[in-house]
Amino acid sequence: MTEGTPKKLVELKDLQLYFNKGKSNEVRAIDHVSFDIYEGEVFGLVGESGSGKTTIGRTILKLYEPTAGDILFEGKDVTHLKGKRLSEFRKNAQMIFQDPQASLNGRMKVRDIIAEGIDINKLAESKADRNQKVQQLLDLVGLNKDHATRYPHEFSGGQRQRIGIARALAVDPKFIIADEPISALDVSIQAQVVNLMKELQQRHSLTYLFIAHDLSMVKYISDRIGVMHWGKLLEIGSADAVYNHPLHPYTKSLLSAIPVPDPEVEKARQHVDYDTSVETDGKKRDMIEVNPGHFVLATPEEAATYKAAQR
Ligand SMILES: Nc1ncnc2c1ncn2[C@@H]1O[C@H](COP(=O)(O)OP(=O)(O)OP(=O)(O)O)[C@@H](O)[C@H]1O
Repeated sequence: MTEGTPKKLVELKDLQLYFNKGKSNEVRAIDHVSFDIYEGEVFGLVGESGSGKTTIGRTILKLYEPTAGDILFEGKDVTHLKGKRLSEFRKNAQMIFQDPQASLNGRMKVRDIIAEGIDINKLAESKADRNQKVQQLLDLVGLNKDHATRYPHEFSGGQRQRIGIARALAVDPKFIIADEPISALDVSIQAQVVNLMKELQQRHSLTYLFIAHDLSMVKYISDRIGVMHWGKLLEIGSADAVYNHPLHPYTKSLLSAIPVPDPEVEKARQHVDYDTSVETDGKKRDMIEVNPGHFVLATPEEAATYKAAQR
């Protein structure tokens, strides 16, 4: 993260997204969520499947219209952008998807997949310029120029994700939402892709929203972490604070589920059960700053108890 006073790049203000609002099958996928993402940081968003992480990413990118609340990008309200302004915003905010197999058009050559954003935004002056830009992008993500004329199926999962990263970078964005970018990959190559993403983030002063359910990888790449459950943000803090000194019982439960590579420690590992009553008893809860920069969704009494129990 850059030195000095951090500047907010993305701000979510009391965001709500309810699917099938008012119907019997209503889902509160985003339920009054507020947080900021600072310029140059990696913000990790974790939580089990169905907690609302993807919906947050898609709502920021304006793929869903929020039910209520505001989204600011570089201080400007982008909640209801349309037309040309929306296209400009989408150039600055790109997405890397979970499954590179599904997100790359199998009938297109790698060159054309990567150049899609270049073409839409008319960023190349000529065909030669377009080809050169594609080659630079391939080089940037550790692929070579011969790959430009091949098709996605000719690549391994890790290489395909590199193509996805090159495609996102092609329009020179400021902000990238990476939605579970490594969970479809072999464990042996997950670290390579995360390392590449980290290196690119630093080299190009990018800001990431890194979505995952695996807290261990998120801890490694993130500056700060937000923990989600049932559409609510339960805890937010530095990666170190959330990982090593968690406050919310849900975060503790999530952490206790991470396998430890040491067989002795793994044998002794105890799973912490989560009592959901701290979300369902109808009490009013707010985000309370328990330690500087470390917030938890709690009543004042719970916040005091969580603080006392902190390791
Ligand atoms: N298009 C939709 N219509 C109705 N409900 C939806 C839709 N998309 C998501 N949901 C519901 O919204 C909730 C949040 O889903 P979301 O995909 O955001 O969670 P997630 O944390 O990203 O999960 P995963 O890790 O499985 O992707 C879930 O209950 C899901 O079933």
